[in-house]
Amino acid sequence: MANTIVIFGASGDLTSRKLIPALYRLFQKNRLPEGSLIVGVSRSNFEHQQWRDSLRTSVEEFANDCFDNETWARFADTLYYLPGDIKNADDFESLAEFLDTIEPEHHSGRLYYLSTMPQLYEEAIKQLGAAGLNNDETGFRRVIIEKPFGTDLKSARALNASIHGVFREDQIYRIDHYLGKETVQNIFALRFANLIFEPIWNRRYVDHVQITVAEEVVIGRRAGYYDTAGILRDMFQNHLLQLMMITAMEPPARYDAAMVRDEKVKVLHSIRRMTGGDFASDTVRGQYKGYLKEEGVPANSDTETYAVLKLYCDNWRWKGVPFYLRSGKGMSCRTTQIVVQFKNVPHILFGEKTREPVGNRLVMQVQPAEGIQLHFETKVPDSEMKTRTSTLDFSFSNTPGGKSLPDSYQRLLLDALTGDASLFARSDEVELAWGIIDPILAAWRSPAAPPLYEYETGLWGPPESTQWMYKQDREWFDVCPVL
Ligand SMILES: NC(=O)C1=CN([C@@H]2O[C@H](COP(=O)(O)OP(=O)(O)OC[C@H]3O[C@@H](n4cnc5c(N)ncnc54)[C@H](OP(=O)(O)O)[C@@H]3O)[C@@H](O)[C@H]2O)C=CC1
Ligand SMILES: O=C1O[C@H](COP(=O)(O)O)[C@@H](O)[C@H](O)[C@H]1O
Repeated sequence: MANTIVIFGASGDLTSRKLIPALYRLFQKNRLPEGSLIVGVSRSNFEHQQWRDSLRTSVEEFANDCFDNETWARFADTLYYLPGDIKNADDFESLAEFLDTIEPEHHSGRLYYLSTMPQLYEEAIKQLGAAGLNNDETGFRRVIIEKPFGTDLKSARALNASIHGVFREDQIYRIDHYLGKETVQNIFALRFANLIFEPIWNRRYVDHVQITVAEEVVIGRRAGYYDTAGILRDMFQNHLLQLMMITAMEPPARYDAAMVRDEKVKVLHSIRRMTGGDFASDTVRGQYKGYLKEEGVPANSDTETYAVLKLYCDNWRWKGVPFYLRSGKGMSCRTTQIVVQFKNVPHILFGEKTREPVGNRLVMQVQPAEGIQLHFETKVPDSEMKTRTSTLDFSFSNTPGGKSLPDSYQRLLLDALTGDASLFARSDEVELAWGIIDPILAAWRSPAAPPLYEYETGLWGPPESTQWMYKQDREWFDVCPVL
């Protein structure tokens, strides 16, 4: 049955670059329920047609591989725009009336997307409640909330409390676009649709895990946001911890929102909180050279653009296995990858005694080279028993239908419309994640903060980070994917 998607922040960047192109693609694939409507709300004074025209340009640019005039014309007919200020109660009354006039009688529900500044989330929720727009007697009423969800544990708790005053938890969809990435979901398939990996997915066989989200880009014109956030808030509290949860979680009994999130939350509970000397020994901080010259960055800023956290899960499966979480801007290339490094064989039979096998390693490439590689030792042909590392390589682009993987927002919008919250963060998940990050942020802002290393852009972060790994007899998997 038809439904309505109301986007607050209709004139903004996310709406034009991601949300509308994703909705257009879903529409083109006939995945949106027949008769669905999209209503944009923001303060800018557009007419419906002006908004449609501005979005056409975005869709031509951001869905250029599938744009066609005929589909666009049909899609554009579903788009409406209503000028409105989130701070103005009357505008929510007008919205309620407007929705009643455009929606057909048998309408299944409404999805509100808060694609606006985080400072406005609470106000928007409050106003939705005051106008009765949360009332789900005649159809579902759900709300998608963009990141960042709070700036620390205290603010995240306050935000949760105020949203819960208006919407039930099952109506709330906190987005983390990494969970919408097809290759992140493929980790579930790899782990839980196969028998061969699970038996060795534990402390007996795994030496350590590296989770890297490297970005080639620098902060661009986002100093206003970025300099107050820094990389721990921007990337670790959400995306990196999500990747860690999916890698470390136990198999859920069923693949549904409650069970998947229960298992993820158990991982967060088991992550050892850093204290005392851990902040110096188990973290690395960096800032790229030139950051202080970026427009809008204070000359003395000590905001991190690179970080490493060494985390442990204190549970039976993972006790003693370090999870290295690393992210940086201005890195050598764009790559998101999870490397599960297995232990060495207990006794070396082949090759030079000094050369330990680099060992067995599973590399899950999340982006942009979406695929999985298994590294293992094979005999060097026509040698005495010498070995070298070979690779079994699976790439999504080589599989039927794998050429163009859907963008995260397609998947997440569709899931929210169908009421599947498995790939959205629950309130306890968000709060627990802040509970892990907050003490590190506090230590990094204290007089005893570990050093902030400068690094050249275009490399793999500070050289000190490489040395830090060597001291642990380990090595970063610094490999740019071949596209
Ligand atoms: N852009 C991106 O790639 C990503 C964005 N996000 C998150 O998504 C959210 C939106 O980001 P982005 O689109 O970049 O932000 P923009 O600054 O581009 O857009 C903000 C939107 O909010 C509207 N707005 C501002 N004040 C009000 C108000 N009082 N009442 C109604 N509307 C208002 C603005 O329109 P107007 O001025 O016309 O009112 C505009 O449409 C943020 O929370 C961001 O953190 C998350 C991941 C990626
Ligand atoms: O949430 C964010 O993610 C992007 C990286 O997302 P990706 O899908 O391109 O990997 C990051 O650049 C941005 O700083 C952060 O806010």
